[in-house]
Amino acid sequence: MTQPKIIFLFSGKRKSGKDFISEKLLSRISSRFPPPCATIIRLSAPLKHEYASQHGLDYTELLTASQYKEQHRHDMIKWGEQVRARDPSYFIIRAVHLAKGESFPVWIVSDMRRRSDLQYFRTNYPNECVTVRVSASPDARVNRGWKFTKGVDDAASECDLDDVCAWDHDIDTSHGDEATTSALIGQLLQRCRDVGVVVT
Ligand SMILES: Nc1ncnc2c1ncn2[C@@H]1O[C@H](COP(=O)(O)OP(=O)(O)OP(=O)(O)O)[C@@H](O)[C@H]1O
Repeated sequence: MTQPKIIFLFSGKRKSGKDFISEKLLSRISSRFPPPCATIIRLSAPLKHEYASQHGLDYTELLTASQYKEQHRHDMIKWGEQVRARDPSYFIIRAVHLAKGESFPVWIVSDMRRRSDLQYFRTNYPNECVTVRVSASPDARVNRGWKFTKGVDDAASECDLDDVCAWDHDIDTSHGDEATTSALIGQLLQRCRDVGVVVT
C-alpha cells in the first residue's frame, strides 16, 4: 500500500478539457519513467459502473464522450446524488480502488465536481493536494460538442465549485494552444519534483 505523494485535483465545466490535460500530464509522467508512477482516478467511474450494472446498461459506452453517455447523464446524476447524500465519500473511495491508487505515488483526479470531493481530499490528504481549474469559453466548448442541457449544466455536478476561486493552478484551454498546455504541464511536473517524484 503506497500513500500518495501528490494528488492533482482537476475540475472544470463539461468540455473544458479536464480529461485532455489529465491525459497529457499522465503521459509526461509515465512515458519517461516506466513502470508508471501515476494513475488517473475518475470519480465518475464507479458511479457509471454501478449505475450501468443496476440499470442493464453498457459501462464502457458510458465512459466515452458518446451520445449514449449524454442520453443517460441526467438520470445518472440524480441517482448519484441520492447515493452521495447518504455517504459523500462513497464514490471517491471506490474510484481510488478502481484506479489501483494504492500502487501509485501520483494520483491524477480528472473530474472533481463537488465541494464535498474537495473537502474529502483536503481532510484526508492535507499536504498532498494540488488543485487545477480548467476552463474554456462557451464557444470553444460548443465547438467540442457541448450543448447546454437543463438538469445537467445547472446541476450541482457542474456548478458546485463555481464559487471556489483559490485554485493552485488554472488554465484556459479555449484556444487549445500547445504553449499554454505545455506551460501548465511544466509547472505540475515541478510540483512532482518538489515532493521527490522523479520526472524530467
Ligand atoms: N487544450 C486543448 N487543446 C486541444 N483540444 C482540446 C483541449 N482541451 C480539450 N480539447 C478537446 O476537447 C474535447 C473535450 O475535452 P475533454 O474530454 O478533455 O473535456 P472534459 O472537461 O473532460 O469534458 P467532460 O466533463 O464532458 O468529460 C476533446 O475532444 C479534446 O480533445
